[in-house]
Amino acid sequence: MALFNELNIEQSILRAIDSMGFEEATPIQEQVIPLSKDGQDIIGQAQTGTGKTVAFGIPCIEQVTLDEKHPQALVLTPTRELAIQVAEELNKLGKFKGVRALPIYGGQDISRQISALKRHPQIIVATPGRYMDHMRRKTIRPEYLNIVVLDEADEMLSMGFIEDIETILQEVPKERRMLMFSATMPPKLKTIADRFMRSPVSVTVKAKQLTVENIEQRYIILPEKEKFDTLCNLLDMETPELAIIFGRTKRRVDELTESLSIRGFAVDGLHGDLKQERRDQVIRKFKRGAIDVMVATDVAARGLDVNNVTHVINFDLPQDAESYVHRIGRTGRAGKKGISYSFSTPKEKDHLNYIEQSTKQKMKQVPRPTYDDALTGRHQEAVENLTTAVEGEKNTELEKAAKQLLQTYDPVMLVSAALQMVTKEPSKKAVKITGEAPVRSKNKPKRDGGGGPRGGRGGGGQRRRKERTGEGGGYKIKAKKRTKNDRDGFKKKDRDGRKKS
Ligand SMILES: Nc1ncnc2c1ncn2[C@@H]1O[C@H](COP(=O)(O)OP(=O)(O)OP(=O)(O)O)[C@@H](O)[C@H]1O
Ligand SMILES: [Mg+2]
Repeated sequence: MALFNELNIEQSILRAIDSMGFEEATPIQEQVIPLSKDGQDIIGQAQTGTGKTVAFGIPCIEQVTLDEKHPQALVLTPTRELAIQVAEELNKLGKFKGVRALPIYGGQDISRQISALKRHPQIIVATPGRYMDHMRRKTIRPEYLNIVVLDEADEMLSMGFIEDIETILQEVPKERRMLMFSATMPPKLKTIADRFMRSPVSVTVKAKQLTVENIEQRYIILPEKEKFDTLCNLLDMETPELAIIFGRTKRRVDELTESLSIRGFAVDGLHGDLKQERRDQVIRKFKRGAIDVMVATDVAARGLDVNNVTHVINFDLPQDAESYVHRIGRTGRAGKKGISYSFSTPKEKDHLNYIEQSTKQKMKQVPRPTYDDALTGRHQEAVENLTTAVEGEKNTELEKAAKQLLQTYDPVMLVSAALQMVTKEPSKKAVKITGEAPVRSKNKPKRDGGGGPRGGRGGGGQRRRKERTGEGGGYKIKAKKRTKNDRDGFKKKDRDGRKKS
C-alpha cells in the first residue's frame, strides 16, 4: 500500500491531501495516479466508495497551469448532485495550488454560471446537457482543455447522454488526455473509448464480489402492505446515524417522505422532479445531519458520498443488480462499516436471487422487526440520551431535587421512571401508501452455466436526459477477482464527527 508522498505528487497537492486527513492511497489511486503522470489514457473501475474522485482529481489538478485563463480540465458527471460534490472534492485538493473547480449543471440560473465562468475556474465539472449549452453559447471554450474525465460513464450512457458526450469530445483538442470511470463497459461505451481515447489502459481493482465487503447485506421477506410499518420499526430498532431509503418511483418517494414525517422522523425526499434548489437543500440538510433519513429514487444511487451513512434501505427492490450495487454503495465507504436492508415481497424472491447471484455476495435473511423491537430501540436511545446528559454539564439546581427524590424512592425505580419519560414511543399514526406491483424480473436466476444476468428493460422507452428510476441497462455484469482487503486502502487520521443540529 503506497503512501501519497511516494507517488511523486506535487507538493501543494500533498499538503491538501494531508489537510483532508488521508495518509494512504487506495488501490485505484495508487494505480491511476502514476499511470496518468506518464500521460496514459485510462479506463478505471473499482468498487463503490474507494476514492475514484481523488484518483482522477489529482491528475486534473496537476494538469493545470495557473497562468492560463481558460478551463483546462473537464469532468463530466451524470447528475447535478454529483457535479457539485466532485467540484467540492477538487476544490479541496486544489486549495493550496490555487486551482478552482466550478460545477455547471442544469436547473441552475445560467447567467449566474456565466458570471462564475468569467472568474476563470481552471476546472469545469459539468452534466453533459448544460455543458453543451455553454459550448454553444461559447461561454466555455473547449480549445484549451488538456484533460477530460468521464465519471460514471455507463450511467451517462443509460441516461441517454451518449450523443452529447460525442459532440463534446469532438470539440476537445486531439492532444488532450482522457480518463473514463465506469462500472461496466457496454458496447456503446467501448465505441467511445475506441474513438476518442489513445490506447487506453484498463485499471481494474480486483475484487471477488461487486459489492464492498464491509457492507452487511440483509433482506426481509414481507407483503407489500406491511412494508411501511416494518420500515418504521426498522428505523426505530436500528437508530441509524444517517439512512438513505430507496423507493422505485417519484410518487413513492413523496409518499414515503410525507408518511415518515407524520410518524415523527426527521426526513426529506430527493428525486428528479424537484426544483434544483430544493434538491441542493435536501442534500445539504442530510450532510449536516439536520435530517437523518433521506428518501430517494435512483437519482441518488450513483457516486453520492455522504459521510456517516450507516444504513441503506431498499424499500423497493431495484430493477437490476447494477443499481443494487450502487445503491448499497452509499454506505460502507472509505473503509467504514455499513448495513443494507432490502425489502422483498414473496413474489420478488426470484429477483432477489438474481441480484444475489449477480453480485456474488450472499445476503442474510432477517426477521421482520416488530413494534416491540422498535420500542426496545427507542428505550436504548433514551438510555444513550440519558448517559450523554449525565456525562455532560451538571445542573446543580436539579441535583437538589434529585437528592430529595432519592431519599424517598428506590434509585432503580427512579431512573426507570425517568427513562420512561424520555422515551419517545414509536408513533402508530395512520398514513397512506399506494401499493406497488412487484418488480417483474426479466432477469431469471442463472441456471447452470448459461448466459449471465441481463438487465431487463422492456419496450426500449425514451430515456434521453431522463432521471433514472431504476430501469436496468441490457448489459452483463462481470465478476471480478478480489485480492486484498479493501480496508487496507484507507488509513485516515481523524474524520471530523458531525453533530445533529
Ligand atoms: N486515500 C484515501 N483515504 C481515506 N479516505 C479517502 C481516500 N480517498 C478518498 N477518500 C474518501 O473516501 C470517500 C469515497 O470516495 P469517492 O466518492 O471518490 O468514491 P468512489 O470510488 O467515487 O465511489 P462511487 O463508486 O460510489 O462513486 C470520500 O469521502 C473521499 O473523501
Ligand atoms: Mg464516484
